[in-house]
Amino acid sequence: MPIVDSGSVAPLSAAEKTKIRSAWAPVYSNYETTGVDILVKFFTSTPAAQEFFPKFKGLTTADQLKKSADVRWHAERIINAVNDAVVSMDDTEKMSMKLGDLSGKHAKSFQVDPQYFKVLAAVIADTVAAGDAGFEKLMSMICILLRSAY
Ligand code: HEM
Repeated sequence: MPIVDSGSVAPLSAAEKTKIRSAWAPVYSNYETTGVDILVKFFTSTPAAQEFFPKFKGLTTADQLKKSADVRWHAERIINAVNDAVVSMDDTEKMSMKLGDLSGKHAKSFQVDPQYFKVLAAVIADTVAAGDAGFEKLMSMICILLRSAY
């Protein structure tokens, strides 16, 4: 199922949530490595997205990206934002509030082109639970909410 960033998606079933939690747990417990791997994959496959990060200017190879403390710190923040969503799967109002705030920052402060949310979300889904429809649904929810302030 492709990840969408508009419209709405069906609520997650109890079985989907259980599967998401078990796929996410080992990734989150190893978030420093996984987070950097995700960002490196994202930037090397979509260099145009890296242009939105002044801090990452000049980091042109996977090796340079991997070694950057700024990339590590950013990876940690992204992984924690996804973790917040996983933790609040039973409280969608809380999920909407947190991601709504984050959307505002991306739209107004960082001025990021929102077409890339789906692209990063697909890299995350592929890394965490490739082919799992429930995880893709959660990433669609995140993308829809990240676009809400645009
Ligand atoms: C799953 C999608 C994404 C999540 C969960 C996410 C999460 C975050 C978080 C938690 C922050 C820190 C916010 C703060 O400072 O309070 C952030 C900052 C930022 N994000 Fe995202 N983000 C996503 C996608 C993207 C994409 C696709 C781009 C660009 C193409 C992007 C560009 C930025 C930029 C430029 C910043 C500011 C970096 C800085 O501190 O200099 N984000 N993001």
